[in-house]
Amino acid sequence: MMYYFIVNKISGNGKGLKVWKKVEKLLQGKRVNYQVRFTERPKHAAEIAKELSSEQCDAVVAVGGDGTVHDVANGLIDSNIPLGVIPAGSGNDFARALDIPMDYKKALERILMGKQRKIDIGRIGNEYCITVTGIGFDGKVAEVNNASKYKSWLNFIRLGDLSYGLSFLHVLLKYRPVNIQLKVDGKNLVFFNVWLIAIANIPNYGGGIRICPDAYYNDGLFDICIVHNMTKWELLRTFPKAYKGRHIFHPCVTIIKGKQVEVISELPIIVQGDGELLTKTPVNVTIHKDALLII
Ligand SMILES: Nc1ncnc2c1ncn2[C@@H]1O[C@H](COP(=O)(O)OP(=O)(O)OP(=O)(O)O)[C@@H](O)[C@H]1O
Repeated sequence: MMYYFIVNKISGNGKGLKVWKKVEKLLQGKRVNYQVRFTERPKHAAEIAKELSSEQCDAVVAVGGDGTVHDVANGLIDSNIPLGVIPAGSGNDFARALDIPMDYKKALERILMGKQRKIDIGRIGNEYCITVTGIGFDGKVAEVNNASKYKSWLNFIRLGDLSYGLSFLHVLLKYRPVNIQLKVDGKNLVFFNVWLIAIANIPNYGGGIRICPDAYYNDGLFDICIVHNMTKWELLRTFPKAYKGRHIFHPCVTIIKGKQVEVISELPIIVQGDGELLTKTPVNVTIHKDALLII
């Protein structure tokens, strides 16, 4: 067996490198065959993974957060090489949803056991998304959060989960809801004053916000959450409930399921996937069943 590790040293504000050093010791102790590459820029992990073939390695392991897993997954599509994850980001929503241990030792043990499962992924244009595609308010929050100074500071004092919440409040002050036309599996729907649309393959994003509590990674469907017609005050009151998925009982929250979602808005609005800024509306998001192997 040959394991190929792709490490984002700066994920989780430097956790990537720390975790990798410990993982490398374990690998050497266990005499596991491995190679390692470090990412040098955004999307570099996808370039590295794309060059690999199944003759060269039996599994690729991403050491980092959701952004790193996103990049590696995009490089592995169509390759048949399984993807392992050792969480080292700030949010680690993908690992949470797939019950991948947060502890590097346990995560590695599980990878070395070699049990594989297939998961669905979302496709937006030429890019694949493994967790949640967010349109509107949360895209803006991702933008502000990625650029924020407090993200690294909060990570440093081990309160990384709070960072998303702070960015949320920051955007809340300025954001204007928009009218949206949705086409879900060919059916037309219109929503007014939409704050956000989350198209989810797994329940959580933003570091544990259970935006679509019933989303499941291999049911061949997206769960789509639309937050519409809510006042700012109501949104603020409802937000904390989303950490437990209890926002879905609010009358201004609609959840639907579907395989293909088209989103059209009056003005172009921002779209994020796996916490990375992807594009602006209009977008077409489709589910690809069992398209990725996870080890
Ligand atoms: N050497 C590098 N320099 C700058 N950015 C990099 C480098 N390598 C990878 N990246 C980018 O860093 C970003 C953040 O990585 P990642 O999402 O894994 O960590 P995180 O943001 O701490 O965790 P999470 O997404 O789970 O909250 C990704 O967009 C990735 O493409």
